[in-house]
Amino acid sequence: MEIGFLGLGIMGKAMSMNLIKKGFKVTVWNRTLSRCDELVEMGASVGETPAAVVKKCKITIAMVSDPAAALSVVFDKDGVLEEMSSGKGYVDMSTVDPETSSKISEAITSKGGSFVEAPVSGSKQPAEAAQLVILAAGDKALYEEAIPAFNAMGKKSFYLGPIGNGARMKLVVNMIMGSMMNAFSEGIVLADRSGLNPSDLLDVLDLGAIATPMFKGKGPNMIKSNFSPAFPLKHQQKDMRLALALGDENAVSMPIAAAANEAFKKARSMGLGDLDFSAVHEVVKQHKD
Ligand SMILES: NC(=O)C1=CN([C@@H]2O[C@H](COP(=O)(O)OP(=O)(O)OC[C@H]3O[C@@H](n4cnc5c(N)ncnc54)[C@H](OP(=O)(O)O)[C@@H]3O)[C@@H](O)[C@H]2O)C=CC1
Ligand SMILES: O=CCCC(=O)O
Repeated sequence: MEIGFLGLGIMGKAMSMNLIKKGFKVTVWNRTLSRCDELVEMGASVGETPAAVVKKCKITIAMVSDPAAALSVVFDKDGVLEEMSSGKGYVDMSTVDPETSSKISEAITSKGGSFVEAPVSGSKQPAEAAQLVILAAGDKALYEEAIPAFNAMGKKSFYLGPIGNGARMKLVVNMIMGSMMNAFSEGIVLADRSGLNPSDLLDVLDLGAIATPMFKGKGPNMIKSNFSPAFPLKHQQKDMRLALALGDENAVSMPIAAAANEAFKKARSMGLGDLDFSAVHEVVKQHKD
C-alpha cells in the first residue's frame, strides 16, 4: 500500500523507516526538505508539498510538533486539504488537544475523506524498535485499514472511540509522566544533597514498587547531566499545558501537574527546550537555600 508520511522529526523519521522496512511504499514530506534525504536512501519517494503527498497516496500519516503545526500542514496553502477527497484517509499521530483534532476531522470529512487521530505512547527508542503504543480514535473503517501500518510501527493499538479520545488519553498519560519526572528529579537532588549516592537511589528504585522503565532509562544520564533529546522538553511542556486545559474544562484540580508545568516552563526559559524533557532536572538542581 502507498503511504504518505508528513513530518520527519525524531519520531516521524523512525516511524517512516519502519514502514519502509516492513514493505510499504512510502512518500515523505518534511517542512525542512533536506530531512527527507535519509528516507530517500532507504527507498522513499518525496512529495514537494503535503498536498502532493495526499494526491499520490490513499492514506497519509502526519507526525508533527504541536497543534499549530498539525493545523498548518492541513489548512495552509499546498496543505492536505487541497487534495483530500472521497476514498482517501488521513491519520494524525502528533500529540495535540481534542479541539485541534476535531477541527482537522471536520475539514477532512467535509472534503469526503476519512480521519483517525492516533497519538502514540513511547519515545525515540520504542519508535525505532517498532514498539509504540497507538492510541487511535475516529473513523473505524480507516482505523482497520491502517492496522497493518500501525503494526509496522507499534506493538499494540487501542481503538478508543470518537475523535478526541485518542488526544485525551495521550494527554492524561503525558501529564502523569511529566509529574513523575519532576518528582524523580527532586528525589535525585534530595539523595545527592543529603549525602547519598544517586546511583544507589536508582538501584533501590529499580527493585521496588515504583520501578519504571522511565527511571531506569533516564536516571543514569540525568545523574551525568546528559540530556540528549529523545522527547524534547518543549513538547512535554506543550503536553502539560494541553492536559491542564483539559483539567480546566473538566473542573479537575491538578496542583501537582500545575507545579510540574511551571518547572518545564522555567526550563524552557533557561533555553533547555530542545533538550530531553529530563533536563527539567536542571531546574530542580538550581533551587538552593
Ligand atoms: N519524541 C518523543 O519521544 C515523542 C513525541 N511525541 C509527539 O510526536 C510529535 C513529534 O515529536 P518529535 O518527532 O519528537 O518532534 P521533533 O521536534 O523532532 O520534530 C517535529 C516535526 O514537526 C515539524 N514541524 C514543526 N513545525 C511545523 C510546521 N509549522 N509545519 C510543518 N511541520 C512542522 C518539524 O519539521 P522541521 O524538520 O522542518 O522542523 C519536524 O518534522 C509531537 O507532537 C510530540 O509531542 C509523541 C510521543 C513521543
Ligand atoms: O510523548 C512522549 C512520550 C514519551 C514516552 O512515552 O516515553
